[in-house]
Amino acid sequence: MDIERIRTMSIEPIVQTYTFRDTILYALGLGYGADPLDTSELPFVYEGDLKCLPSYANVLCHPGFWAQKPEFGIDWVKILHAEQDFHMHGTLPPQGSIRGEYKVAGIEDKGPERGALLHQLKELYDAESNEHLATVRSTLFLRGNGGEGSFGDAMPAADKLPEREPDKVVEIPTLPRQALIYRLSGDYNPLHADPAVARKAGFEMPILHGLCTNGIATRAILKTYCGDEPANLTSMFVRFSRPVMPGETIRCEFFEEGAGSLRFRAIAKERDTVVLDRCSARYSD
Ligand SMILES: CCCCCCC[C@@H](O)CC(=O)SCCNC(=O)CCNC(=O)[C@H](O)C(C)(C)COP(=O)(O)OP(=O)(O)OC[C@H]1O[C@@H](n2cnc3c(N)ncnc32)[C@H](O)[C@@H]1OP(=O)(O)O
Repeated sequence: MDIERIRTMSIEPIVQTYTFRDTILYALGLGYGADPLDTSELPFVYEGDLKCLPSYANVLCHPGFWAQKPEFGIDWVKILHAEQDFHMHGTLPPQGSIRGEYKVAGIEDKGPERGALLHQLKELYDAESNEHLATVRSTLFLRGNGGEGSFGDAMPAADKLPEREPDKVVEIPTLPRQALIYRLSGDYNPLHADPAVARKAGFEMPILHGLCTNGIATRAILKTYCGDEPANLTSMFVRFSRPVMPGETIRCEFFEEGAGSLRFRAIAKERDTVVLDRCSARYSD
């Protein structure tokens, strides 16, 4: 890959205007609203008194799949989402205009056999008031670009989880068509829709978007620890440790650390495989 081109790349701030339809589509992509009699989920899928999930910060104002452009020399089919972290400074409105300032913070080589981590940083502001709403860090695993060099800042490695039984467990099913709904919120990577691309990437079928699994974990935290109030979830980190297949059940296991601090992991129940690991969140209730 062209490390120097990636290091010096400059992306203009992006203003994204979203309406209640986008906010609802994002929530539907996370499986909200499955039970028509469960009114607790209605505020996320019905425009009466609509609430925007804090994890929508992960999605808003993303510059798109620039890594597909040939001049960067990235083997884009082999890219996997590796880590995601948001810190909220304010609350996302149910609709509005947000300005995002995005940059590649660094590349961390893991060697020719393993690949490289590409670290991204995004700051979100209300486009009108300029209020700083969120800081979002994320990492992509470039499985096809190891041994080609490093630069800049890495995300600090997250600690392992405590070795004990979880305090709470929440299971959320996904649908076989979950990725096809989720992608309409903006991540059109064919890895999640086209079986031929998925096979080239080494998978038997299209896999679920990392940010869909992340949003499902957000759902579980909001319901279990935040009274379904988005403003109460102030930060969240996940590591995507293994892919999720659409249709699997996500089992979230929570370890309470007191004072609004949580560690957690998620397991694809049918395969008993840890798909989110070393995760953490902070909340108020
Ligand atoms: C530009 C804009 C582009 C937009 C792109 C959009 C992208 C999205 O569409 C793509 C997606 O959503 S992909 C779906 C979600 N992600 C996944 O399913 C990935 C799941 N993870 C894996 O499979 C493995 O972790 C895997 C394969 C990633 C690595 O696992 P292993 O090969 O077992 O790793 P291992 O050899 O054990 O470790 C190598 C070193 O890397 C570190 N590491 C491992 N997993 C990591 C992860 N997920 N995040 C960060 N670091 C990770 C290890 O600690 C190790 O480091 P060290 O050598 O320092 O010990």
